[in-house]
Amino acid sequence: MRVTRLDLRNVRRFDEVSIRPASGLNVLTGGNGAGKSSVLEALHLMAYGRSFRGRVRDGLVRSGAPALEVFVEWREPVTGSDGSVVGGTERTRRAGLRHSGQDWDGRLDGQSIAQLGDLLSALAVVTFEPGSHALVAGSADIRRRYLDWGLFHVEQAFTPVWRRYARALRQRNALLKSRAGDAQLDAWDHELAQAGELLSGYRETFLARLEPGFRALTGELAPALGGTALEYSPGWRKHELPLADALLLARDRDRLAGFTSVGPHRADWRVGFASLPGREALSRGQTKLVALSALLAQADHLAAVRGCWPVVALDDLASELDRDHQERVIDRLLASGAQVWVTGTELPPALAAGDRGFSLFHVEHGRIEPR
Ligand SMILES: Nc1ncnc2c1ncn2[C@@H]1O[C@H](COP(=O)(O)OP(=O)(O)OP(=O)(O)O)[C@@H](O)[C@H]1O
Repeated sequence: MRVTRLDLRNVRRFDEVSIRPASGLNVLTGGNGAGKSSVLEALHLMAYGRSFRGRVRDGLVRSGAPALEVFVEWREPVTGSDGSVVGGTERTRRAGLRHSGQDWDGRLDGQSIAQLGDLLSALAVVTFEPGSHALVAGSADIRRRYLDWGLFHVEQAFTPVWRRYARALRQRNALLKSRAGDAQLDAWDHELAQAGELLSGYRETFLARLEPGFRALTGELAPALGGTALEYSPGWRKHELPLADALLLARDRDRLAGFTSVGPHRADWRVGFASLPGREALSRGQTKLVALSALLAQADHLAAVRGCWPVVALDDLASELDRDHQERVIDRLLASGAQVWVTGTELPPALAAGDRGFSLFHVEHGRIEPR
């Protein structure tokens, strides 16, 4: 996927700007607070429905404006019904989103959309930014979201199962809070267990598919860590009992607590290291490299399944990675054919020297100028 045009209106400090990126490497430079990250946030918004720095209502809308607007146009290969790329042909796609923080209005390829998910499944963006270390060191919900986002893009049957599970969980929690009787809980336990087993299976298989790529990436970017593995924790003792039994066993405790204590909504995954006891032993830089490896493994997998790379956004790259790692990551991405967006207060050292081609944009005073 290659973005050919990105328009922002009322996004953070921007009144109205438009950028026409190149198909390969795009570098946005500018002083602190110029708005470089905001451009990547707008791109991220179109793929996740939120910024990597929070939800739209957490300050993404320009102060005093009623809503932000983002419009993105991109090229992608034409795929058949089975997802395979059809004879090297490409098509242009367009998506627009107006979001007030409460209400939204979206269009995809000229049509209004009923569900935000329809818009988000169209453009795929993988973002590495200063908060990305949380994928390794942060809370489990960040790691679950990572798996679910990847599955959402590569497995059509996943989203209905995810919705089924979320609905059954809401219902069960409401019944637990109202101290409902066993008969009512039985029905929702059944639904929760069915959807939960499916959901768990999707995630476990997906993580196993990511593992070889992840291991290769950590071997390349952080060889000192030794071999790595991805280990899934389903959210209940899955190797001992089915989810239906785990829910029944937990029922009395859950009634007292007023929420469901077992199931895929409590799942997590972790990285195992051959030469380290665990993630606590990682340096901050190593934590970032492991998180970056997980993000790139996901992008790699998505490219293999969908026939094209997601757009890759690297926010403040030079302050996140040393020069050697910047070079390795950029060279790897350019070799893959991905469109890459990089921001920095200055041209990253890896690009200032060397002969890598890139398009440069300068961000200043609420404007974006090609250089
Ligand atoms: N809701 C808002 N309304 C108006 N201005 C905002 C809003 N939110 C943030 N800003 C301003 O927009 C800019 C956002 O900058 P952004 O984080 O994109 O900058 P940056 O170029 O990435 O900076 P840095 O190099 O410091 O990370 C800042 O100047 C900030 O004060």
